[in-house]
Amino acid sequence: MSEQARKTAEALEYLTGFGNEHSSEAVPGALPIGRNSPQRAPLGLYAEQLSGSAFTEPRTHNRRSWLYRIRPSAAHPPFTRIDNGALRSAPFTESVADPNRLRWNPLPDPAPGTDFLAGLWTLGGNGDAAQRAGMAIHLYAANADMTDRVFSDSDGELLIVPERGGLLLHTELGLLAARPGDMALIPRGVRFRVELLDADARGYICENYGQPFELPNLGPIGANGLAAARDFQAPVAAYEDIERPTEVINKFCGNLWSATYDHSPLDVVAWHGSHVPYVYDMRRFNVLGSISYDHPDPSIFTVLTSPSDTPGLAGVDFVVFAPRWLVGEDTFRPPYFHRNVMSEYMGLIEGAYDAKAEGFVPGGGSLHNMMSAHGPDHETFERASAAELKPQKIDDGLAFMFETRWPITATAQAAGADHLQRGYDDVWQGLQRHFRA
Ligand SMILES: O=C(O)Cc1cc(O)ccc1O
Ligand SMILES: [Fe+2]
Repeated sequence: MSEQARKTAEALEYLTGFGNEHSSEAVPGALPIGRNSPQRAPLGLYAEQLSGSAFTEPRTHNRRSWLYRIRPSAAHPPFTRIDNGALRSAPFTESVADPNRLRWNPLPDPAPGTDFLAGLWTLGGNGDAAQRAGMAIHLYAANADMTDRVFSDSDGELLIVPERGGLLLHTELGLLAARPGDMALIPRGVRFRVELLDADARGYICENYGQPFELPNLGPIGANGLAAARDFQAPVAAYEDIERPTEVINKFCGNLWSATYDHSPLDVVAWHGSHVPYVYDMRRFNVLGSISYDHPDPSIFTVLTSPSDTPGLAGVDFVVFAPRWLVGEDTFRPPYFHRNVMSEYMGLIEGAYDAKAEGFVPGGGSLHNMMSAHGPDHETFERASAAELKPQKIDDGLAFMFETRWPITATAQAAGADHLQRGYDDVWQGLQRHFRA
């Protein structure tokens, strides 16, 4: 964490738009015009294509970026296995999937000197990283910058949700700042290192092994609403010209591998393409809801979705519960009691969540797996059943959900954690019978 990092973050410029074909050069003339791979790239740079989709995928799903860099990524010694720390990957076989409702307090504070990568701790997930299907949920807690080391994830893209402290993400394509209230996305394979903007940082990560996240279709909602494409911000090219040993750590099929380059691989002077990192301010989400009666399903709060091969059935959705008005008449307004074929992991960025009076805290999380019965806790049910139904602003919190088509298996460390709340079931105790025939 440095004053310099904070100043840099304040002054960042971005390119805007989701899924765009962007282009950017940190040095004028670095980007070839009219072709990707001239016989000699401008300024003595090396041209390199980074593909996020098969070459042959339809244009709507095709993703690649051309990078113009000081050294080609290929110039590196062999990668060797290093310890995975608290990172785990799918398939999750060390424990069994649990139908119980689970809830955790925040991670304990990490030891001094823990950077973003060392501070990753896997809660659980599903699918199979090597099959490029499913997802993992990681938490991070860090109090040090990543110096002379960068990370890349071959297994999937990383959707990062800061809960405490800002992050300055130095990526191959440039810099992004992500603070609580923002979400950032690092595409599969893009190298990055994390500098902290505050003394410590904490948050959530959805590692998506499947199809890259995209904006949901809007159907009858129309041409506008939910997250606007133009609010997604990609970096402008920025490069490091550092001739110093730099450790490149790669997550590959569930394991961490390391190779030491003799230079910083964040040396991309210009780039163009669609496989790009981005940041999105969740407070810009245009929340839609019922203006007559009933509590709509939370799919209307979908920011991004990773489709599966079945239309409408997401590998994973990223859903945000942002400030909004509730006006439903003759309506039980908080989330209803339900059992869902999809599996729901929820986290809280700030404040409170309208289905839980207490116990669901910022930095904590809950897991309501496939078909598990959940909904308002006892206190919330009693309060909302008796509340006067005047227009009500929910503006004291920001929660989110990773919702996935496959059950989530908690890791052994999550299932046995000291910060797992034993007795979570009790929040639904005391719900009286009111039936009178
Ligand atoms: O369980 C939850 O709190 C998430 C959720 C919210 C909502 O408004 C409706 C359904 C649902 O699963
Ligand atoms: Fe739910």
